[in-house]
Amino acid sequence: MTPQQRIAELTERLNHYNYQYYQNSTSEVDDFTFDKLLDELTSLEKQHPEYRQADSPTQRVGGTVSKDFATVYHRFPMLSLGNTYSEEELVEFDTRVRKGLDGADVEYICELKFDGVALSMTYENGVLVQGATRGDGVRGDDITHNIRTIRTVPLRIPAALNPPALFEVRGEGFLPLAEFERINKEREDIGEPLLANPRNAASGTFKQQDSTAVAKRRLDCYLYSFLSEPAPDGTSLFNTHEESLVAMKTWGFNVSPTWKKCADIREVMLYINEWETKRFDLPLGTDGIVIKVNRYDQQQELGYTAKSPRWAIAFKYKAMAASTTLNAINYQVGRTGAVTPVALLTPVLLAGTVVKRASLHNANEIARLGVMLHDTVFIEKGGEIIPKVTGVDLSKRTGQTEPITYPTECPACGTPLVRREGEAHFYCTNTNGCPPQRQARFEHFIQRRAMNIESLGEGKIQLLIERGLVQTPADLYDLTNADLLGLEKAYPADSGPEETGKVRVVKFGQKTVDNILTAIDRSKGQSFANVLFALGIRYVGNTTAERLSDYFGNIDELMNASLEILANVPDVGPRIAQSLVEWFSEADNRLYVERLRAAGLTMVGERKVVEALSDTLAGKTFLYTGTFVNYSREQLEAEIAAHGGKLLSGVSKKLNYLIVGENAGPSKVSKAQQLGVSMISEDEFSAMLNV
Ligand SMILES: NC(=O)c1ccc[n+]([C@@H]2O[C@H](COP(=O)([O-])OP(=O)(O)OC[C@H]3O[C@@H](n4cnc5c(N)ncnc54)[C@H](O)[C@@H]3O)[C@@H](O)[C@H]2O)c1
Ligand SMILES: [Zn+2]
Repeated sequence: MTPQQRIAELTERLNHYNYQYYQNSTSEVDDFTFDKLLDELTSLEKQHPEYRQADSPTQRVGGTVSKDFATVYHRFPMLSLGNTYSEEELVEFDTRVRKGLDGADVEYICELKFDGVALSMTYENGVLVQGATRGDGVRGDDITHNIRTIRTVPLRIPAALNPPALFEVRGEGFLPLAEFERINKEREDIGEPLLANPRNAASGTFKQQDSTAVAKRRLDCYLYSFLSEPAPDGTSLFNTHEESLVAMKTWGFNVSPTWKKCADIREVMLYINEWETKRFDLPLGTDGIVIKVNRYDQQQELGYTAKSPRWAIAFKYKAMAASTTLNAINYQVGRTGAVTPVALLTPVLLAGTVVKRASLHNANEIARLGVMLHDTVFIEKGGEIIPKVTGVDLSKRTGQTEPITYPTECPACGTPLVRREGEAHFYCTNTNGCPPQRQARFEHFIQRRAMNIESLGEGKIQLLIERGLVQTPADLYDLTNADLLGLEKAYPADSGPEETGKVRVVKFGQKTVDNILTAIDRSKGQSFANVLFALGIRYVGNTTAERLSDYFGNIDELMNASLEILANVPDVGPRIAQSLVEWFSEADNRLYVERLRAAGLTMVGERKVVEALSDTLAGKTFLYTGTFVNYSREQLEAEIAAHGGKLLSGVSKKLNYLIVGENAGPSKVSKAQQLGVSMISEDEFSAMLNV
């Protein structure tokens, strides 16, 4: 292949990866591979500048704007960062910087490189007026309504703190790891495909049209940059990046406390070493360090390339990898019957923890990796908590390896596995008789958001099932004190899904039994939506259960609804409708519902007759104080309710917004200030309804 052809090929390929990454929030290759290809293109273009294409990814920021959102122009371009994986190149960067400054001393600020989505937020007179994505660096998508759902982004900065009249801050919007795991656990529970990693999940979330859905995922944002026009006399508010970080913090922005000022590149190296494994203790994924020249005048002197500042660079850590032996595969059966292969490994140290298991996803992944039993495999820890198998060390393959034969029958109950059209997983269809499915159905049923009987934990359920006291969750309602009192069993170490290394004793003393029986009895007061969720119908999560309850108002109308009617319910598409129809068409399931009804569970809900105007405010809580120009108090309350918001009776941590009018109550305002509750004017409230 000629250099010209290779340049053309790399340009096309990298532009395609960029498109997938920024527009579709998916990664077809890992970042390291992407960066190597980009490096290759950069050096080829250097040797043959005449072949460089007009749309070369070396010259432009990777993203674009999308037609689903209004386009906004950035006051200051939003650039990318040069990056490196090697310490030598970092030293070269330092040399370049000092040369560019005629040998002056340079202080650096080191920050973690947060793995999420770049966001820009503009404030006018202390009020958040615009939030945007980076887009192509010049223009981005206006996602103000989505950014407003981030609780740690202040909607207004109190005037007492004296923010400049007009300024912009930038930061990384991200999905905290715990939130990512929570969402995936929920998705697994109801049989939705899992989100691939926190970065792509955050990117996909910010691109959603419906900010109610966005609000349900608790996104967060770390701020790392401040921009404003210089004053007429040419002076700027701050002299250093450090000063701006401190000021943003005092204005109420979320600035990660992990940054550090370094006197020279040697101190930068120490910072890099310090965070190599410590970063895994942070609440979010990070993929490196960003090193920035501290002084603004020096930044200005160094300037920018078309794509990135010359005064900053990203040092990226290679993904933490280790190699070890794959000893066996454990096939786990989930609540929906999906079979997931888990690699059992010879324990190995990776990023500070001992790893014994790694995820293999599904049969396709095993085939793609070409992995065999007893192979030496590479495992990696990326932005997720559970490491994954990423490849096979073929140089270590011996005559001992054996092909992996994916089971054709359920490892737990022997039922033949099936794979449905378009699905990656194999399923055990013995929904009611398969032990792990049964156990998982109980665990789903007792969840706080279902029947809320959490005093009955995993181990206790296992014992009740083993002793034949319960077969289905409906049997819980027949349990008596005599059935439970004194039950006891010691389980050997490592018998559960978690390897605690401890012997687990499950014991039903009188107090435990009292708690359980009380919780079971109290569960009869859970709402119809909770009951619907507890049934464990595939794809019917909490929100869907609430929509169904609002729409049908009772179990009988729901059970007898046709596919067409179901598919028309707000937020219920054809796939969920199909799943509901299938579930209710099974005699066992109808019997199960009848037993729950007989036990006294709530089978009617409050049908929402009045059509809500929108759900723009769903998940948000409000309180108002003072008087208003455009609303009476009653009108304000009606607006909040009609758009799905909730009115609280006092200022507390649960309050999201205090609407402040004329003659506002000083105690409410100061309490809101103390608790960091956002305060908005009636105009800002009106603006929230019109997004
Ligand atoms: N795997 C793929 O298919 C694929 C495709 C495209 C891009 N990528 C990855 O994305 C990178 C290019 O993306 P990029 O142009 O956004 O560059 P980048 O992500 O390497 O660096 C710039 C970005 O870093 C972020 N950042 C995080 N913490 C920061 C901090 N403390 N200070 C300043 N910025 C911070 C900002 O969002 C900023 O826009 C590539 O190097 C590649 O690894 C991967
Ligand atoms: Zn089974």
